[in-house]
Amino acid sequence: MASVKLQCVSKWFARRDGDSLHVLQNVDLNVPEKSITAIVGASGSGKSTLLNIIAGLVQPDRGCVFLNGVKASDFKDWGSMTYMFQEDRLLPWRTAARNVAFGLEAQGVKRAERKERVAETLALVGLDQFADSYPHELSGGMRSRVALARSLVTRPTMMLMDEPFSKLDPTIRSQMHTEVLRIAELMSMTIVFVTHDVEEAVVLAKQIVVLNPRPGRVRETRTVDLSYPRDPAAPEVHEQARSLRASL
Ligand SMILES: Nc1ncnc2c1ncn2[C@@H]1O[C@H](COP(=O)(O)OP(=O)(O)OP(=O)(O)O)[C@@H](O)[C@H]1O
Repeated sequence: MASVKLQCVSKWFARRDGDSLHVLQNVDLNVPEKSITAIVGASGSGKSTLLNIIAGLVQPDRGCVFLNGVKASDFKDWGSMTYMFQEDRLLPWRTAARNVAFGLEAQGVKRAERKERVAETLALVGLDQFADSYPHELSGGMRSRVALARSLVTRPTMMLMDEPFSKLDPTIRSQMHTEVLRIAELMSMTIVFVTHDVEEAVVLAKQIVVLNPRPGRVRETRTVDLSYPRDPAAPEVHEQARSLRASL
């Protein structure tokens, strides 16, 4: 199980001129387990900060964060959460398999088990033939799959993603959407992701949270009641995207 609840979360960042920047104001968020939530909003509206607060990387100044119903300060199971960044952050001197193994090494998982889990996870993302390739030998889409495998190898129940596919071309991005949906279903994962791409939000998310900027506030939380898989070219997806764009 993996759920997130934010109650009345506010955040200020100190500025160099001594002032403070009000980044988030009274943000409420409710992410049910096994659901996919997109956070959208103008640049600077605090989307990444919100994700970092969920991940425990940034502390809110006001309000509460609950993970699986437990207050974040008492939450112990951080290993059940994974974070995918905008850049793939692969280590160039490690093969795909050894990049994927990184988190398991950090957890002290024994070599034989590591090998098995890495092979399983590379197969899950369709890269079993490329275990021994180095990042520079892989295409952008393949690198993105390695990054996804690295996130999945620890068998997380919650995945946070900060524009992870924004650097990919539209065809590959669309393939990654299909992969993420398939794997989220297979692994019963809860996903919260940040995106600038309205179509991406509509194709992937069950719930879309729109932030207003300066300070970031929840302008609207909408539910996308379309069955999966969602065809980006379908009229109902276009309509949802159009209406979301208008709200932004
Ligand atoms: N560690 C920090 N210290 C000071 N200011 C910060 C820090 N992190 C973010 N900010 C500021 O907080 C505001 C919100 O940043 P954030 O990255 O959360 O927005 P965003 O909506 O994700 O933006 P973008 O869409 O451009 O990535 C910005 O004005 C940013 O400069």
